[in-house]
Amino acid sequence: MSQPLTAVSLSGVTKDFGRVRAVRGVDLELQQGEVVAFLGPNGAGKTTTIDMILGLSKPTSGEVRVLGIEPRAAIARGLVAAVMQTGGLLKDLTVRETVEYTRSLFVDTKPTDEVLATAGITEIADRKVAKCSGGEQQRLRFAMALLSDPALLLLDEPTTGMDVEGRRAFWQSIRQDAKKGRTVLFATHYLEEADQYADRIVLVSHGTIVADGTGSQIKSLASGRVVRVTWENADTEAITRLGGVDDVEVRGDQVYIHAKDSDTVAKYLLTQTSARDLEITAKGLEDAFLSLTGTTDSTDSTHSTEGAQS
Ligand SMILES: Nc1ncnc2c1ncn2[C@@H]1O[C@H](COP(=O)(O)OP(=O)(O)OP(=O)(O)O)[C@@H](O)[C@H]1O
Repeated sequence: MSQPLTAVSLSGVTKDFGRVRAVRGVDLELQQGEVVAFLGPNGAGKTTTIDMILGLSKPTSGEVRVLGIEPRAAIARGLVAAVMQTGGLLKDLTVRETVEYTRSLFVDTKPTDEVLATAGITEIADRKVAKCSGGEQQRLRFAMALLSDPALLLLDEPTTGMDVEGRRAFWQSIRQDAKKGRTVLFATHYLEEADQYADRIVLVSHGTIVADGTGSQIKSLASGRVVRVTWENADTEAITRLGGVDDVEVRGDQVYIHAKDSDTVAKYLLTQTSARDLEITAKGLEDAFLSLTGTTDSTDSTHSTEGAQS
């Protein structure tokens, strides 16, 4: 089989807004046909990164390439399309008129009926945009993005406002196109959505990538337990050397050890160290997300996410 082509490449990308560093040295490569979730909390830098891939803004430093060329050149060639959260719709046009109008701006496009069908909005084609629900408007944006049959599709929280059935149909259609080689990068806050629909999850927090792997790799970070002990002058290095330890956090005299094999950790702590008052709790997916994206209140912590790096 031939080597997959690189659809998106970011190297050493940073973006500053005045004194705010929104993106801090991101290196990322997406291969053609991958469906990748860009997962992170509010303000993580997802939209800023997508804007740079779309050529809407330039990195402060580093380089962005789309299918081997400058983002703006890739857009000009109709290779890239996006579904953003807001804007871009004229309320007085019908759904069909909106697609027809957008179509008139391109040289080579898919037929209107085909994109309406793929986006699941054939039945509301004659409805005015103003009368469409938020989820229906998102589907209309999706239909417009499909017109140029883009090699790369960028989606910023695409299913906002869609009901369960709408989401399912939307993702089914995305997955079908990915099989034909389309690369999809979507930003989301939802771990479940990322896990269910992406081949790969890139977890971002405070402008950096904190984990990058398949859903099951990311979930394996969450599959372990947390061992908490009271331990003055903790020797965290020794703990990190034990097998299966993902993360060690120190908060004053409390030490939290995130580990796959909590029995070994507990045995070691109680027999080889002065740690006491030991407690073991199971860690959920949501907890893993929060601890990896640094949205817990741990101020004095060390993180290690090597387990999820691909
Ligand atoms: N035009 C701007 N001027 C100043 N600061 C900005 C600008 N755009 C983004 N930021 C800041 O950059 C950081 C990253 O924002 P960004 O919108 O990329 O995050 P996000 O991950 O997309 O968040 P959300 O999930 O809320 O959409 C935030 O701290 C934000 O306040």
